[in-house]
Amino acid sequence: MTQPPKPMSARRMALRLIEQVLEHRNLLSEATQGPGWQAMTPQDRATAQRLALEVLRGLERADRLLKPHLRKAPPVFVQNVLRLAVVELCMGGAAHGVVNEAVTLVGSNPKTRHMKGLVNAVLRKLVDKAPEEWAILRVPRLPKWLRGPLVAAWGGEAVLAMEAAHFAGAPLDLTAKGDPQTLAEATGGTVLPTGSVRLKAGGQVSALPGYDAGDFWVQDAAAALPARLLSAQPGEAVLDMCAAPGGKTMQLAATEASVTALDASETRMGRVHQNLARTGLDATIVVGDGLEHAGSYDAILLDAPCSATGTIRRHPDLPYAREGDDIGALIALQSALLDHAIGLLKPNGRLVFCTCSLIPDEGECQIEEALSRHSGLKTIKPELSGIDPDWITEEGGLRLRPDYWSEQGGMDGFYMALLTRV
Ligand SMILES: C[S@@+](CC[C@H](N)C(=O)[O-])C[C@H]1O[C@@H](n2cnc3c(N)ncnc32)[C@H](O)[C@@H]1O
Repeated sequence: MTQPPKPMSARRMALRLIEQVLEHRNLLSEATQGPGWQAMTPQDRATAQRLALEVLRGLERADRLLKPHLRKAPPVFVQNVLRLAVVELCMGGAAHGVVNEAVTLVGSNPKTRHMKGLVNAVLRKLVDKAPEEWAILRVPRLPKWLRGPLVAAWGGEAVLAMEAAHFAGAPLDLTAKGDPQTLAEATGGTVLPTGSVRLKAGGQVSALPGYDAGDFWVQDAAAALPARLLSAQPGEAVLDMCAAPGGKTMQLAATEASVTALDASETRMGRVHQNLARTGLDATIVVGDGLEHAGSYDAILLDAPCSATGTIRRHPDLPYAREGDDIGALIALQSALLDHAIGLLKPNGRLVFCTCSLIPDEGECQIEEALSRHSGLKTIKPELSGIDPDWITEEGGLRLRPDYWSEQGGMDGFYMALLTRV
């Protein structure tokens, strides 16, 4: 009988993930699929993911530290081994272990074995000074395809603040099924002004008290606001039009509204099933195209597919894996879904349109244009506890940015607007 292949080590997997993102333009969520990933222990998977995230967040700094020591760019695998080692050294990794691991990794690949000496020499030069130099290098910048439009929209200073928030990463936010204060006490978190529970340390979510009982779900504080803005009432007919993986469906279902959760992706809908089962919440699940959905609803949540540029704190792979060439098609889909959703509203019904994007074309502009396309459509001023009045936009929406709440650990970038048709 042939033995199954030995699971990959966490560092080797981290290198594979980094290469998938930088060379093959896959998102980490796409790269962490397949038998190799599944064969690893949960602990090794978590380590590999953490290392890959740290390297992608600090890539610019790692490259700046390495540049003076490399006369020409080494092969991709060697370059990524060096990047990983530099990031580990600068995050406080023990020098001896980090350098040995890097040399072993390069030595175990027949194509790069001859570069063991180079890797050893470069890292030995960096061991002492790199952590100090790392700390004074500039905050890594976004790639041009995204930086340009963001500077045009928000100004250079705001973009620098966003980049600092991206580099800082994100805490773990939970939405409580019941009372947030009780959940905060059970998990050692704090209740944020908007009602989410924030935990400083990450760690294994499924090991937190109340996970199996379905007392909470992971959801960024900003992502929790669209469903709060819709304020579904018990017994109302509510449509969650782009529902998967279901964070907002669970919020809506917890209000005892009668919720229909719709999504075009059958695979992603599997996550909605699992989430509802764990939390003991109820919704009617429909797999289908929102543009073809028929019905009549008191309230609709349209969390439209978008560039996801508001989530870079958690997904530093995104600016490298994407180049913005799909944004035009996303904008067209968002406005088509918005027009269709407006047609599914009962008279005086409510609709929340939202996207986790920092690009105004996917937010403010969508609402401005919808208001001019549909007579009788108007925005309702967002009234939510914990939001700053300065975040309310001219057309009556709510703009959230990663650099807001910086002392409390930030929030994802989001845009949302509450609409009604009179
Ligand atoms: C931003 S995600 C939704 C996140 C979700 N609301 C949550 O809070 O967990 C956007 C979703 O839109 C879905 N989608 C894309 N095109 C769609 C369409 N034409 N009709 C319905 N769903 C669509 C995608 O499959 C994806 O799950």
